[in-house]
Amino acid sequence: MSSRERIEQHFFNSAQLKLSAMKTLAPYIERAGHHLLESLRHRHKVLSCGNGGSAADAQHFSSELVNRFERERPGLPAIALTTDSSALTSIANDYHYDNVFARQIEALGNAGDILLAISTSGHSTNVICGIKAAHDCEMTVIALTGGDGGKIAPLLTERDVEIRVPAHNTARIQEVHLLVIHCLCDLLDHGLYPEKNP
Ligand SMILES: O=C(CO)[C@@H](O)[C@H](O)[C@H](O)[C@H](O)COP(=O)(O)O
Ligand SMILES: [Zn+2]
Repeated sequence: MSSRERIEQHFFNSAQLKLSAMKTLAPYIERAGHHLLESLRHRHKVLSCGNGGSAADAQHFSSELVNRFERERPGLPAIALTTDSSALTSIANDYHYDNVFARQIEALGNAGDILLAISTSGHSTNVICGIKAAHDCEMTVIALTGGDGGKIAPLLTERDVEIRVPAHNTARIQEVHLLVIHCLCDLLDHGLYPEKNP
């Protein structure tokens, strides 16, 4: 396959997955949006975590809450647990890399807060430990996963929401995760500030 064909194949596969997953994922995204609205309306906050590309997604989401997405509105309380290098390195150094998110959740999480946990495989142990810590703090978990949901899927409770992208390629799953994140930001903009600009 030529480079041009490879590029076009990536575009085609990405677009095709987004369209084929739309109807399956929409109800789960809607439910996750309700949880976020409910939590933020009660002055709770959103913590987010993930590794690699999913760490970038966690930060992307929190920056769109703290700063803005598309509407002029007040900043919303969100913290990506992937950004404090002092906390991350000391937790990994003194305890274990598995604890880097859980420890921060123990320190920062309160009942009613939300954890956005992102893992394309559902197998990242630090994300799994983070979900357990969030449950211990009586937080609700919104999990962005892929494949068969990995070890994360069976951990989730009835109150949690799993948005599982029906694909097995990490990059393709990440591309849909970003679309889901933008849908959630849009639901927050419109749900919290419906009277502002259209
Ligand atoms: O961005 C990519 C691949 O597209 C990688 O950095 C990827 O995020 C990393 O390998 C992660 O460690 C994968 O973790 P997970 O999605 O399975 O939880
Ligand atoms: Zn990537």
